[in-house]
This record gives sequence, structure tokens and C-alpha cells, in this order.
Amino acid sequence: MVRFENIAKTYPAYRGKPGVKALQNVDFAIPRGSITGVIGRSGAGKSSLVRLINGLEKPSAGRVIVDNRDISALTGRELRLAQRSIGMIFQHFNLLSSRTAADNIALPLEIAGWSKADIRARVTELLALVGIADKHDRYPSELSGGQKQRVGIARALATRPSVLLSDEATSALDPQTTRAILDLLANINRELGVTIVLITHEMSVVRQLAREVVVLDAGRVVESGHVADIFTHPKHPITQSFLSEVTGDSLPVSLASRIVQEPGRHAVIRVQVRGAGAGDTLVARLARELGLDVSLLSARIDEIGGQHVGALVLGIPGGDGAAARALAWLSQHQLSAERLGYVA
Ligand SMILES: Nc1ncnc2c1ncn2[C@@H]1O[C@H](COP(=O)(O)OP(=O)(O)OP(=O)(O)O)[C@@H](O)[C@H]1O
Repeated sequence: MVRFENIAKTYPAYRGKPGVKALQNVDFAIPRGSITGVIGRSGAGKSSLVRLINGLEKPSAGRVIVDNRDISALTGRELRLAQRSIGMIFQHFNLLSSRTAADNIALPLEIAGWSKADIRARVTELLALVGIADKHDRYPSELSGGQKQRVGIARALATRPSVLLSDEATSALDPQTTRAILDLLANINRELGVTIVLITHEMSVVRQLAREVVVLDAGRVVESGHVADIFTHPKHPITQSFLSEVTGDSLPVSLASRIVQEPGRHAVIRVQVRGAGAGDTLVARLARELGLDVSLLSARIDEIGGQHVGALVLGIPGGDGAAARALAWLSQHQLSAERLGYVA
């Protein structure tokens, strides 16, 4: 378990640059065995948060508890020992180019003072766990990005940590490789029970892997909870904007270019769809109950944590009166909707 107790992190002013309040009033817990996504824009404080978990930085106020120990109070040998129970993987893998895959994985074990025979056995086991048993003697330059990240994951797990920190670990990978690496992390979480903390600016990564999410903005936690709850009822604008990246609130170019603000033949209304089955019969019911030939101009519905999340864009004929009736009907049914304009 990782617990942030009223954390603040301020980087002091130096050489004429002002001090930076990177984190303020951060107070939340990451449950043992969970996969928790920490999402935020660049500069939100994600890396600062990670460096507090593995003790690379000390908080300016508050405590960081990892497995019942206050890691922020540890120094020297005690800190180094505690750090063995916290593995980390990186965006650019951070492998040593002069060492083979096996020798990269062996490194933390050598540092921890394991015997040669134990290291050999553990490395073989880890290479198999991450699915690259045949790459034992390959150098990083001979591996693909996905394979390099598998070496990174094996190295991070070598000393059997209880927590695995992933700092944008899939940001440099293509979508297919990203999916494979996220699947591997899900298996590792399931089979080894390792708590995974995923730092990312990509909503798709949180959606695919995390069960809990913490949204950071300007150094503060603005929302946190179960992924399905947060994504079906996003409250903070920053969460809504992350969500629109995966739910396609942005319109297809062919439709966006046709929308004008002068009244036209169809009013264009966008309806947010949130919750199990919410969008299933919406268009049919709206058309039937209002007696209108409603057209579906664009639709995107994703499933996040078993809930439907997305947006439908509807064309409503019959002038402003009909559009107003449609908006009133949607509002009566607790659906959030807005008029985007008109199409001819
Ligand atoms: N060592 C440092 N010294 C001074 N300021 C720092 C230091 N590290 C981070 N900051 C500042 O703290 C704030 C938070 O940075 P941080 O790197 O934690 O954010 P981030 O969310 O990880 O961003 P990114 O996604 O761009 O890596 C930023 O304003 C950054 O400039």
C-alpha cells in the first residue's frame, strides 16, 4: 500500500528562477494489489509524485508511506533496502547498451549481493515471465521497443518488489505494442499481486489497464476513485477534457466543416452518453416521442469499466422549436446535451 499524507513538494528558487509548488495538499491511498493510474497534463506533478514514492525526492511537508514504512524519513542503507521493494519502468527503457538482456536484468540482483547461481536461475525465470526467453544474449540494440520494455519490466521485478512504478512506460511504443505491454502488466498484477502505479498523460492507457484513477492538475488531486465512476461522471473540466480524447467528443472533420451558426435545415445536438446501456435506444425513443425524423450524424461509444461512455451527434429537423423540445426531452431524461449549430 502507498499512502500520501497531506504532501506538499516545493522546489526552491535558484539562480533567479522562482520556486515551484509542484504538489500541494496531496492526500490519497493506493490500495495494495491495485492498478492505479495517475493522469495529468505536462507539469501537473506526476514525476514529482513518483520520485516521492521511491524516495528519490523528499516531500516539503507530509509523509509518504510505502508498505507501512515512512519512506520519506529513510536515508542511506535503510532507504536503499526499501527501494528494492519498489520497481520502476521508464519511457525510454533505461537499459545499459553494453549489457545483454540477461545482464541488464541481473544488475539489481548483483547490487543486492545475490550469488551467481541464484542470479542465473532468477534471470531465466524473469525472461520467461515477460515472454522473451529467447533473447537472453541479445543486446538492447538488437531488440525492438516492446522487447526492450519487457527487459525493463523483468529488471524492475527482479528483487520481487511489492510496488511497480510505470512512468510513461508505453509512450514511446506503437499502439499494438502498447496493448501487448499493458496486457503483460495486467498479467503480472494478477499473478504476482504487485501494486502497479501508472503515470501517464494518455487516457487510453488508464482506460485499458487501471481500475483506480487519480487526476492531477497543477499539483493537486482534482478527482480520484474507480475508473468507471470517474469516467461516467467526470466532474472536473480537466477530467472531462481527458475523457473527450477517448470518447470522441471532437467531431469528424467532414461534419465539423458543415456546421454553421445561422439557422439551417437541421439543428445539430450533441448528447453525452454515460452509464450502462444509456445510448441503446435513445435515438429511437427521441424520434418516436417527439414525432421527429431524427438523424444520427456521428456516434462514438466506448466501454470503460463496464459502462458506456461516449457521445451521439443528432440532426433534428423542424426548426428551433423542435430543437428546443428535443433538448428539453433530453434534459428530462438526465442526459447532458448541447446545440452545436446547424447543417443545411
Ligand atoms: N528538480 C526540479 N527543480 C525545479 N522544478 C522542478 C523540478 N522537477 C520538477 N519541477 C517543476 O515542478 C512542476 C511539476 O513537474 P513534474 O515533472 O512533476 O510534472 P509532470 O506532470 O511529471 O510533467 P511531465 O509530464 O512534463 O513530465 C513543474 O512545474 C516542473 O517544472
